[in-house]
Amino acid sequence: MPGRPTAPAPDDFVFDTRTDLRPEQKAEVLIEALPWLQEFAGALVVVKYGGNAMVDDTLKAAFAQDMVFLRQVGLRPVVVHGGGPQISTMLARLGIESEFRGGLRVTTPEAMDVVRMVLTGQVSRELVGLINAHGPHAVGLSGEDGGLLQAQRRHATVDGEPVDVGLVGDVVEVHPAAVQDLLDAGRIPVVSTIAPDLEDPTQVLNVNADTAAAALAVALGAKKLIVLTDVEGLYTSWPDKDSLVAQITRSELAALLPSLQSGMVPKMEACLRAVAGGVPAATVIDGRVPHSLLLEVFTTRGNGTMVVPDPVGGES
Ligand SMILES: Nc1ncnc2c1ncn2[C@@H]1O[C@H](COP(=O)(O)OP(=O)(O)O)[C@@H](O)[C@H]1O
Ligand SMILES: CC(=O)N[C@@H](CCC(=O)OP(=O)(O)O)C(=O)O
Repeated sequence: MPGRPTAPAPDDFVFDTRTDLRPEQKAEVLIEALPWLQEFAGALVVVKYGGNAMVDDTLKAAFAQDMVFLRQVGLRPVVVHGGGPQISTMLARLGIESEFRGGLRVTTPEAMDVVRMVLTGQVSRELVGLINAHGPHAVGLSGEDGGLLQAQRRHATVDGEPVDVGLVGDVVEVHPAAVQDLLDAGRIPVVSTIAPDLEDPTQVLNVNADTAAAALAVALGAKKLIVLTDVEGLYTSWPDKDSLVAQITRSELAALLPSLQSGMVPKMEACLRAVAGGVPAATVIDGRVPHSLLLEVFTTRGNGTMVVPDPVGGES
């Protein structure tokens, strides 16, 4: 049990200097969570943690706390992590050239070895360790484990044209039994997005983590896909700060998609894919704000950009 401070004198109740909240305001915050705790009781949520949101140790530790919090209050979180900047750092250290086209890394066989090593051997290990500082909850696995993911080579699209990006795959099959087993055992699965090539199972492919998170969310019948990144949400007219959108429908996003740039392309494609595949909502939130995930799930206002299905009777 966490220790409680000694009982304060009555005057000390006026203000809590740690939060600047009065006791009644603190109670209000807690009670605001009640309908959301009820709404999400037992719900499976897929949380994609982008490499750009792994800014510092404090933020990473806060993310781990949030995962344990979700599990503790009865949700079933599945973490899908990225690690783009971490891969780029390692490639640079090894003197291997690396570039992105249409938001996807051009992946040579040499780079693929590094992608696999960094995602499964570095980023996954660190997140599993941080979550398990709270108890033996997290288990790391990659798309190769238990036949979880199967991918097929894909192109990137640049200015409407297909561009070869090497050993990059798109998820074409998900066999979620391994993740389901872990959830049933009360664990928090932490998934690295490497997947065997369907056409050549001896070859592994580099799968963008947003894409993999969406495919997993659909296959697992998730109630929500939450994507943590390093921006407040989707800007319809990037970088115009006034163009941040709180909510966007599937058709509105499909129309906007061709105008998006860089990392936002696979991210918003992923949200679209999740919602089109039956996930009721996919949200992009700012992972640089500590505990933004708790605010998203347990407060009425939420934050970031939420992609929702078209209204009934609208376009599909
Ligand atoms: N329309 C847009 N709205 C928001 N961010 C955008 C947009 N277009 C480009 N970006 C850029 O995309 C970045 C997020 O993608 P990315 O760097 O791949 O993140 P992650 O590592 O979390 O997957 C943002 O930091 C921002 O610089
Ligand atoms: C094909 C492709 O681009 N794969 C990504 C995989 C990691 C990832 O997606 O990481 P973030 O979520 O941090 O961007 C890459 O090599 O960077």
